[in-house]
Amino acid sequence: MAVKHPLNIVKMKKMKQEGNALSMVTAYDYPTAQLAEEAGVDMILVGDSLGNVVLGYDSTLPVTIEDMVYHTRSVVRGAGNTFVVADMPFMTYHGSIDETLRNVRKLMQEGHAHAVKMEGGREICSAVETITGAGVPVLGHIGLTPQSVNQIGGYRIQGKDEKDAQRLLEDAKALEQAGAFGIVLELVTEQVAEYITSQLSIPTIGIGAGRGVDGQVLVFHDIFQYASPYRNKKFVKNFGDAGTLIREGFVQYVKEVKERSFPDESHVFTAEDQVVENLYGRGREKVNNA
Ligand SMILES: Nc1nc(=O)c2c([nH]1)NC[C@@H]1CN(c3ccc(C(=O)N[C@@H](CCC(=O)O)C(=O)O)cc3)CN21
Ligand SMILES: CC(C)C(=O)C(=O)O
Ligand SMILES: [Mg+2]
Repeated sequence: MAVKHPLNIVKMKKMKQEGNALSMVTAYDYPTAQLAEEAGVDMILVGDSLGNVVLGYDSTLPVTIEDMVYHTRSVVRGAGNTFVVADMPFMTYHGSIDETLRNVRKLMQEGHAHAVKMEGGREICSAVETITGAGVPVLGHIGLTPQSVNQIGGYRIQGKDEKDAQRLLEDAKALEQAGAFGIVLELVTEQVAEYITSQLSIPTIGIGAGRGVDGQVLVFHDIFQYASPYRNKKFVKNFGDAGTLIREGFVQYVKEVKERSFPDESHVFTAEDQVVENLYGRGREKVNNA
């Protein structure tokens, strides 16, 4: 697949140096990807949050590599000129390095992603080194890592105490060292996220991590209030209300079908008069002959 996206990981680093913010949003399908690209977003994330917002699971854990390939392909078809990152799903990068590489290969060769994202700190750094060594850009993801929700015991803010802040900093540095081109900081206190950002040469992309990071990422369904359980969380800002728009539209559609006000004259196709006459004429004859 030809590389047509205007942004690459070298330019992203330059954007950090020059203080230009990176905008990233999730998309899971062709039409959403098209709209995001038209709007000029820098990067699209095909997040495993698709488990929550598209597939109806209550966490990201059931999402499979096949789900990710399927959705990533459709996103790349819609946004052929945008840098697309695909999430590595739960348990697809913690076994043997062979298995990890097989899953990365699927996202790149079958999903047509330009990069992969992986949750975790120092414990995934040897995999990050191998993957980047194979020519695949890796986006790190620390702070709240939703794939570990059963260990964390909930979707909690990270980096609240000094020990936790130190842990996040060391993880961030290790990921940079391992070759990650950037790091997502999720639900991290603003000051800790800002400090980590200042200690790295690669960009940080925040979600609920405040104003001191190099870029922002949010979930499509959250920012447009599109049937997402997390649309009203503190870290989210709504940029439109697709939920209300679509719900009210559905109600109106049902109403008009029931009361037969849709379709009206403007939606129908009309046959030639002669055709209608003959049709109804013959119909009458048949009835008479019977
Ligand atoms: N639609 C969607 N948006 C997301 O941002 C998102 C997903 N799905 N799925 C995976 C994770 C889960 N995320 C979540 C889920 C819940 C909270 C939450 O309840 N946060 C509390 C703060 C909790 C605390 O005080 O420690 C909040 O009120 O914001 C945060 C992030 C972020 N990710
Ligand atoms: C919330 C973002 C960072 C993510 O990982 C996802 O959408 O799956
Ligand atoms: Mg994710």
